[in-house]
Amino acid sequence: MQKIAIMGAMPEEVAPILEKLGSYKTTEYAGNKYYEASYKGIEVVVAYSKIGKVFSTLTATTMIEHFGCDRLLFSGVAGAVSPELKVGDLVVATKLSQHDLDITAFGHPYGFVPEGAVFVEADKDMIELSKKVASKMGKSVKEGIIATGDQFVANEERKNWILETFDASALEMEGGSVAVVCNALNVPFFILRSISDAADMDASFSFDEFLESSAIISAEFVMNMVDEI
Ligand SMILES: CCCCCCN(CO)Cc1c[nH]c2c(N)ncnc12
Repeated sequence: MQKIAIMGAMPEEVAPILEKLGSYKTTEYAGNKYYEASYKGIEVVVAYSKIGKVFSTLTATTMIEHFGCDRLLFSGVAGAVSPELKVGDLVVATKLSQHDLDITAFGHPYGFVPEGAVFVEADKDMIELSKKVASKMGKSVKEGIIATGDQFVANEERKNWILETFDASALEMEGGSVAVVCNALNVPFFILRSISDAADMDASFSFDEFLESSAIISAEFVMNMVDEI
């Protein structure tokens, strides 16, 4: 019996999903709220982790280990790294890295620690499925690398360094840790982000302005993915 985790980092990112579900059971666990529902005959668990790699690690692990989810989809917003991406554009993660993980003093590459890997690859089947959903919706979706770090990036210099170092299309603060959790627990995962800003000096203003609308764009797409799974 499959059970799908639908995750975000912020209330605004899961609100459109909860609205679509209508009714759900709320469980408080480990400092977070988990919303369970049956959606078109599929068991789903929805939660927002709170911001950053630690909170998202806790929530992803809880959804899998405590609630028994066997698949995880993430919906949220991100800063654009690729210059072609504009506010509202969708990015599907092909693989994810942690741009602030740094033991380069020992000669290791950025984002690497022993017995780890710079990149964690997302589930190929769900990436394929996203192409079908995108064409059904008449939307173009960019597949690309997402770089994750515990910082809201609001300057060109850091953004360009992330582009050069990880060849990232977008950046955010949870996907890379969710990827490590799902990979370690052998749970297929799909990470979708809608652009809210350009990770430049205007990022915080753009984020405030477009969080809600971009979160809705991402949530609509993720729910269409769930319909097809
Ligand atoms: C109140 C502050 C909320 C910040 C949360 C931002 N999320 C984190 O996942 C996505 C995101 C959108 N734009 C970003 C940026 N420029 N840098 C990092 N992360 C992001």
